[in-house]
Amino acid sequence: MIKIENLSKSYGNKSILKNINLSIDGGQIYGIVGANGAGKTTFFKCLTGIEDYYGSITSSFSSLKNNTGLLLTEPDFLSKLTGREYIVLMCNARNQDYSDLDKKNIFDLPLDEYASHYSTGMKKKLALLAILMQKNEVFLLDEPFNGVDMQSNLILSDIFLKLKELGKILLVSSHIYSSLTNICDQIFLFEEGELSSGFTKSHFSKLESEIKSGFKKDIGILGL
Ligand SMILES: Nc1ncnc2c1ncn2[C@@H]1O[C@H](COP(=O)(O)OP(=O)(O)OP(=O)(O)O)[C@@H](O)[C@H]1O
Repeated sequence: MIKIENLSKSYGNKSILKNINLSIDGGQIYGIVGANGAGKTTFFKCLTGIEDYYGSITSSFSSLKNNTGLLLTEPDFLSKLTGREYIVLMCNARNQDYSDLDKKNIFDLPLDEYASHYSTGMKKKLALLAILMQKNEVFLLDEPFNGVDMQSNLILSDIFLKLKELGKILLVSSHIYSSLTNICDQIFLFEEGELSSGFTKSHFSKLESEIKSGFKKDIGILGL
C-alpha cells in the first residue's frame, strides 16, 4: 500500500502538482493520463524520491524506494555500459541473482553491445527487464508502450497483468488510451496539477468524454 497525502511540487515558482491525495493497493493496475506537461513524470519522480516535494508519501514497505522500479519514458545509459553490465548493476543493487540472465533475456536484446547504442525500443525493453529482474513490489511505468514494437507491446500487457496477479502495485502512464483501458482497474486524470478522483472500468467512457472536452481548439481552422 502507498499513501500519498497533500503532495505538492513546484519547479521554481511554477506549480506542477497541487495537493494530491491518493491511496494505492497491491494487485491493482492504475492508469495515469494527462496532457503533455501535466506532471505525470514529475509525479513518478516524487514517488521514487528522485525529486523533492511537499507533503507525505508513506507505504507498507520498509523502504518504498528500494522496492520500486521506475521505467522512464526515455531511459538513458552510461556510454560504455553494455546491456549485460546494466542488468548486473541493477540486480546487484537489490541483491538479486542474474546468473540465468541469458535465459531471462525474453526480448532477445544484444546484451553484449553498449546499451547507449540500442534503439529507443530496445532501451525501454532493457530498462524494463532490469526492474523485473530486481523483483520490485511497485512498478512505476512511464509510457511503457511508446516506441516498443507491436509484438512486445502485446507481451508487455501480459507481463503487467501477471504482475497484478502477483499482488504488485502498478502505476502506468500512457497517451495511448486503449493501452490503459485494456489493463487498468482505475484511471486517474492529471489536470492543471490536480488528480481526478479516479475512473473505474464502468466509467472509462466518461473519462474519454472528459479528455476530449478538454480540447478547446477548432480543427476547422486547418480547413478540416
Ligand atoms: N527539472 C525540471 N525543471 C523545471 N521544470 C520542469 C522540470 N521537469 C519538468 N518540468 C516541467 O514540469 C511540467 C511537468 O512535466 P512532466 O514531465 O512531469 O509532464 P508529463 O505529464 O510527464 O508530460 P509528457 O506527457 O509530455 O511526458 C512541465 O511543464 C515541465 O516543463
